[in-house]
Amino acid sequence: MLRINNLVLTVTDPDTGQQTEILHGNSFELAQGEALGLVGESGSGKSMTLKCVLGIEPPGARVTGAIELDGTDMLTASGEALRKIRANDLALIAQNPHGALNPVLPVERFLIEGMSDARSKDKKTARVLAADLLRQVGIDDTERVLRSYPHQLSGGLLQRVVIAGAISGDPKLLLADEPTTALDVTTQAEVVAILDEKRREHGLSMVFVTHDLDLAAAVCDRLAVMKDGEIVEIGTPEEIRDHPETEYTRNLMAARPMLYPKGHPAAFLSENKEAQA
Ligand SMILES: Nc1ncnc2c1ncn2[C@@H]1O[C@H](COP(=O)(O)OP(=O)(O)OP(=O)(O)O)[C@@H](O)[C@H]1O
Repeated sequence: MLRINNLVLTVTDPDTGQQTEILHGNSFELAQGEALGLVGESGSGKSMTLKCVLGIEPPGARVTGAIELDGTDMLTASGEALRKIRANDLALIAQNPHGALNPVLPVERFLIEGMSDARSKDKKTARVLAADLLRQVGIDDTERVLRSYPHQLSGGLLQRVVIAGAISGDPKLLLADEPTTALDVTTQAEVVAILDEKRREHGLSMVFVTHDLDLAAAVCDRLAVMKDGEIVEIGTPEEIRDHPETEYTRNLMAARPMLYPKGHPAAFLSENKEAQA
């Protein structure tokens, strides 16, 4: 459903006019319902890849190659076609959930406006649907949360709201950019589990950007390892874990900042390491 072919991103320094190539001709494909993790060190080009898919690369940047979503090349599509794809088919879950919601509107408005099937409903029905959405992401005190403004909710709760909103719009592709990095480990585990469960339930494809190899392995079918703007290997978490092809990937695995405790959704690699030890 998503096909990226020979993606090159070049940015131009507005002061000096100097051009720098940031992504060096990357290609990958994503099947319907599949989750691909983009993993790599800081600055390796993970977020820029997502930005290219979203069409929000830095001003003055040049993108070449192809980014096809269900056969439509987003690099050559008309403005109207692109607007529709971005509004209907793509949903972004970013690191900071506060950025996704309007700070002066209650959560209720965010959810109702994003719902594909609630816009035509009366206010009461739309509210019932919004409450139902919240229950789907494990939020029980729906009345309080619907009435709350974003600043009144914790990051973890708000990220659940963002996930609920993303799912409700019935997108084809979820783009998750370090969605749990700002959360503490326990909350992170809960939010990752909800994201994983909802994505599978709705059969959505996902590109999951993270520097955390364990986390990516926990929620993705395949991992693409990025280094200095290039994808250096792609494989299933098991393939990457058991047969890393590059020294860089081996170092990434060795340098993981923390090992997750048993039972944490991201304990996949750690548990195996324990088992191998
Ligand atoms: N607005 C920008 N203009 C020019 N270059 C940029 C811009 N933003 C990022 N870069 C450069 O693009 C490269 C890739 O950055 P990117 O943000 O995609 O990395 P990343 O892998 O997502 O890292 P992180 O995990 O730190 O977010 C880096 O060398 C970075 O310096």
